[in-house]
Amino acid sequence: MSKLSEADLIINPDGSIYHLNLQPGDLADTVITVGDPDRISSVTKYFDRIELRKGKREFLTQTGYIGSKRITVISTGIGTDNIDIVFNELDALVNIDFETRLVKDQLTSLKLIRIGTSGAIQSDLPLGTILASSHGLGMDSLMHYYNQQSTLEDSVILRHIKKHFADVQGIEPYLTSADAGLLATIGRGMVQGITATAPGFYGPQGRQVRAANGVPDLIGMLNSFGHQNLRITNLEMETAGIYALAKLLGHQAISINAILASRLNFQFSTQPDVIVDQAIKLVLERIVQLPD
Ligand SMILES: O=P(O)(O)O[C@H]1O[C@H](CO)[C@@H](O)[C@H]1O
Ligand SMILES: O=c1cc[nH]c(=O)[nH]1
Repeated sequence: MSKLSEADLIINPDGSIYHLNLQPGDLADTVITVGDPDRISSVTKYFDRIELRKGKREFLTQTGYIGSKRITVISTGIGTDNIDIVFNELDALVNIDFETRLVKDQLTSLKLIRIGTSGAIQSDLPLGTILASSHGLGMDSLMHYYNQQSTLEDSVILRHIKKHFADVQGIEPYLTSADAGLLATIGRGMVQGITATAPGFYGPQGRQVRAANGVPDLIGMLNSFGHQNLRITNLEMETAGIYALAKLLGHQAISINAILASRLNFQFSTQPDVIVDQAIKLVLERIVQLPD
C-alpha cells in the first residue's frame, strides 16, 4: 500500500492522531470503550496505577494497570459516527507507522471491550441485567460507506432480519457477530442477544415525546424477530459500528450492556450508577484473567 496522505491520516504536530490526541505508545492492547467521558474514572478507580491521561473533545483517555495488565479506557461519546473516528484512529495508532505513513507489515489485533448502557426490548430482561451482545445489528448507515465482508453465518441471519423488516422503508440493516473468544470469556454466563444499534435515542429507538414516530411499532418489529435461538434483546447506539469496524480492521470486540431501561414495562432505572458499576467490576475481573 502507498504512503497515506496528510489529508487521509491526520497527525498533530506533537505526533498524536487527530481527534484522540494519542501517540502510538499511549495505547494498551486491551481497550475499554465507554460512551460517557465521566465513566472513565468509574473504571480506572479500580486500577492500581494510572500512567497517562489525555484527550480532546469527548474523546478522553486514561491508560493504567491492574496488577501487570495494562488497560486503556477511552470515551467515544454517543453514536456510530463517533465510533468511526475512534476505531479508525485506534487502529491507526497500532497499525500505521506514523513516521513513514505506511501500514505496518506486522499488524496488531486489539481487544476492544465496550461497557455501555442500553434499553431492553424483551419483557424477561429486567433493569440491572448485564447483557453481552452476540451480534450488533446496525440500523444506521455507517457500514454502507465501507466494504464490509460478512461471514456466511452473519449473512444468513441478516437475510432473515431483512425479510422480517420488509415492510419498513428506509432501514438497510447490517449485522456483525461479536468476537467469539471475547464472548466466551468476558461474556461468560451473561444473557446474550442481538443488540440493535439505532442512529438516535428518541424516534430511532421508538420513543415518542413530541415528534411523531415515522416507523409504527418499531419495538414490536424488533422484539418479534426470531431465528433459531436468536432474538433481538436491546437497543443502544454504538455496538453494530464497533463490531463491524473491529472485524473489518482485524480487531476483537465485545459489547457489554448495562440495562437501564425496560421499554416494554416503560421503566428507567433510578440507580443507573449502581448497575453500571456492577458491569464495570464484572468486566474488569474477567479482563485480568485474559491471557496477554
Ligand atoms: O452509556 P453509553 O455507553 O453512552 O451507551 C448508551 O447511552 C447513550 C444514550 O444515552 C448511547 O451512547 C447509548 O449507546
Ligand atoms: O434505552 C436506552 C438506554 C440507554 N441507552 C440507549 O441508547 N437507550
